[in-house]
Amino acid sequence: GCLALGKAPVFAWCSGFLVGRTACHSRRPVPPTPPQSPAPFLRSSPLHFFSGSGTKQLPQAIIIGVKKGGTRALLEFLRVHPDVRAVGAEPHFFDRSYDKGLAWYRDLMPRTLDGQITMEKTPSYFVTREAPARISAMSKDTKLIVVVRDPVTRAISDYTQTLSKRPDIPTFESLTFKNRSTGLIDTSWSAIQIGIYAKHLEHWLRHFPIGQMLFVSGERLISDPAGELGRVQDFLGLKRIITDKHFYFNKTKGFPCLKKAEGSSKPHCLGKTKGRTHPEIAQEVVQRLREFYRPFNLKFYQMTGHDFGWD
Ligand SMILES: Nc1ncnc2c1ncn2[C@@H]1O[C@H](COP(=O)(O)OS(=O)(=O)O)[C@@H](OP(=O)(O)O)[C@H]1O
Repeated sequence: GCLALGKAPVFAWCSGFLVGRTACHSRRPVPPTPPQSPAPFLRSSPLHFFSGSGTKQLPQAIIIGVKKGGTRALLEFLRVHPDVRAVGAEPHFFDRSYDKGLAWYRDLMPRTLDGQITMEKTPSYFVTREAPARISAMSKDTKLIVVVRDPVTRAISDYTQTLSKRPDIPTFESLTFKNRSTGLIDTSWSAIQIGIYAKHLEHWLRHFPIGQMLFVSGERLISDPAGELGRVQDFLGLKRIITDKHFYFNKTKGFPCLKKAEGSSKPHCLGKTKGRTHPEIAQEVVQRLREFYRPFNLKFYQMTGHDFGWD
């Protein structure tokens, strides 16, 4: 993912100054983060005033998946909202760094003022067995967002990403099948496994009510970003500030882009690693995969009460 940094807290300093620290509610006690200690040359300069406003909070909402679903686009679009502050890089706390503890995790977060929501995205959480219990232990009120995409194109997208890093890997077809002639699919291949959404969701539903999860259509995030962002803002209890006026369709990129990026006045599309050209996959292989996913997709539609239209 990209390493964009958090918002400059410039717009918010006055309310932070007046309101003071945000209360930390319904969470396990974590020692408070001490105010930022500015570099010596900044002390007593006007910049000092700006640099330390707000406090770091554990995230109230997390984009937990899915890998290649459109998670970066969703987070970049949400950051346009003045009441959303997000970590740029993927923290991977609940899968890779859990032993570092919640204080470490919170220290990664940007400073926020009262009423602002702290967010992060790490798409691998959705398929991490320990993640639901761990996030629930942080706060059972955490709102969870999952960007889902047709599992077949998701698998091809995943493969395309690996291929871009390691051009010598076997073909998509040969990785898909355990046995090409019987058409037996290798469900242990992560590119296939991740797309069995219903199975992964079952684990989350042991720890969270379905109403605390929002499922965003990766396809609609491309065809109607403002519509999906409307649902997300409602879910997060935010005023609908991000609307169709914020987007334009960039024909060269082939994707919706922001007219103005967060903290800038210039148009902004996602980088080259988002929207890669996929290799051509034989139709029979795609068909076999569609068949494979169909029952899991139908189960997923049933569980979420939402037909994503992949079948
Ligand atoms: N607006 C916009 N611009 C560019 N790309 C967009 C956009 N909206 C969604 N997408 C789709 O996002 C896919 C990458 O998903 P993620 O960001 O979740 O990938 S990752 O898991 O963080 O690597 C990426 O997948 P690929 O097309 O396979 O590269 C895109 O299809």
